[in-house]
Amino acid sequence: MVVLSQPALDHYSLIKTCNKPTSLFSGIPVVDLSDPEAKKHVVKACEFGFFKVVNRGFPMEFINRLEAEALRFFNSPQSEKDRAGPPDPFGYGSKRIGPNGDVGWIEYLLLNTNPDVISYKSHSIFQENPQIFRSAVDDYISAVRKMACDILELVTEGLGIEPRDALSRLLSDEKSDSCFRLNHYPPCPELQALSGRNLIGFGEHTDPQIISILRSNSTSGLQISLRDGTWVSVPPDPTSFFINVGDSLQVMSNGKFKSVKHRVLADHSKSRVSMIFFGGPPLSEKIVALPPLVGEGKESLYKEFTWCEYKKSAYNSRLGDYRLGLFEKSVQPTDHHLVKAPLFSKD
Ligand SMILES: C=C1C[C@]23C[C@@]1(O)CC[C@H]2[C@@]12CC[C@H](O)[C@@](C)(C(=O)O1)[C@H]2[C@@H]3C(=O)O
Ligand SMILES: O=C(O)CCC(=O)C(=O)O
Ligand SMILES: [Fe+2]
Repeated sequence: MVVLSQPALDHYSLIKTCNKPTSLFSGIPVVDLSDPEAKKHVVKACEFGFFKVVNRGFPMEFINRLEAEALRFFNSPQSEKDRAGPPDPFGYGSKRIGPNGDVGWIEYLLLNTNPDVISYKSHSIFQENPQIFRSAVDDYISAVRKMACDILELVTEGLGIEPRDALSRLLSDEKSDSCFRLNHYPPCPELQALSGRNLIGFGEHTDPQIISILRSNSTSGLQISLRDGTWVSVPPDPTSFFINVGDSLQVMSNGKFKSVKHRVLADHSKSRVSMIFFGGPPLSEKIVALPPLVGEGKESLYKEFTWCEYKKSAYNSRLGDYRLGLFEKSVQPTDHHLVKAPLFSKD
């Protein structure tokens, strides 16, 4: 990745933080997967929309092997990496995110992971790199998909919804449209001269799928937006995983669970490496609220759509767009929606 001069940096999405350094947030829900009460905690955590899971017993060897291979790839000559790009949407990408003009201080590999097509395995990157990279990706993806399914089963159990695979089947299905991303945010030394300003690595967005499982090295940078719009920094934890409720799960929970906006800021001295599994349903799957979450006589908050329709619409949008907006039902002027304004002020 080239080092950018000040004018070049100005060309990028530089954001101001009002000279208020974002504080490390200590309020992120933590779910201990070895706790017999985990299902109850997972439901609460999904209501918040972003949480950390610990004690999964995920082989550290899978993580270390994949991180080492990813770094070996990202540290290889630019011409070699470019042979695995541009992303269409899969493949190697640098600075450009998605097809609609978003940019960031990032390079990445985006791979699809449908269990039936295994098409990422035939991607040129795995032809030109030793077999060890491909097997590191395989091992990691199998284990992380299993974790995503187990978490979704805790969700259905915690909600008292039958069958318990009502959500997890969407990811274990051989047509599951999931994907996997390796992100590399190189350090940006110029940032030191830009006191009070931050460089966007990955712009603010929500993830469109059902669930995302993120693991990063110990470099901070990930931030989430709280309900009041404040951005807070997520303390990195390389031995744990962070879970994002995706837009699709927000819809399937009829708004009970929240798809939280997040972004990544670049660091001036340390590189950040993250690996994210995005668990998505088969393309033909209808994304509708689970009936027990709609409530007797109530309507779901969203129109009916398939994952294929939502995905298409997502890929026509910019990163920061509010994608679910197009699929919300317009508010009906029923009693239920009327704001009960007090007739008299108390003071
Ligand atoms: C700007 C874009 C990049 C993205 C596709 C999109 O048009 C809008 C959603 C973006 C996102 C965010 C979560 C994942 O990183 C991702 C792979 C996804 O499924 O949706 C990316 C897309 C991408 O990088 O291609
Ligand atoms: O790289 C990260 O830490 C998060 C990136 C992200 O949110 C994404 O790829 O969707
Ligand atoms: Fe994301």
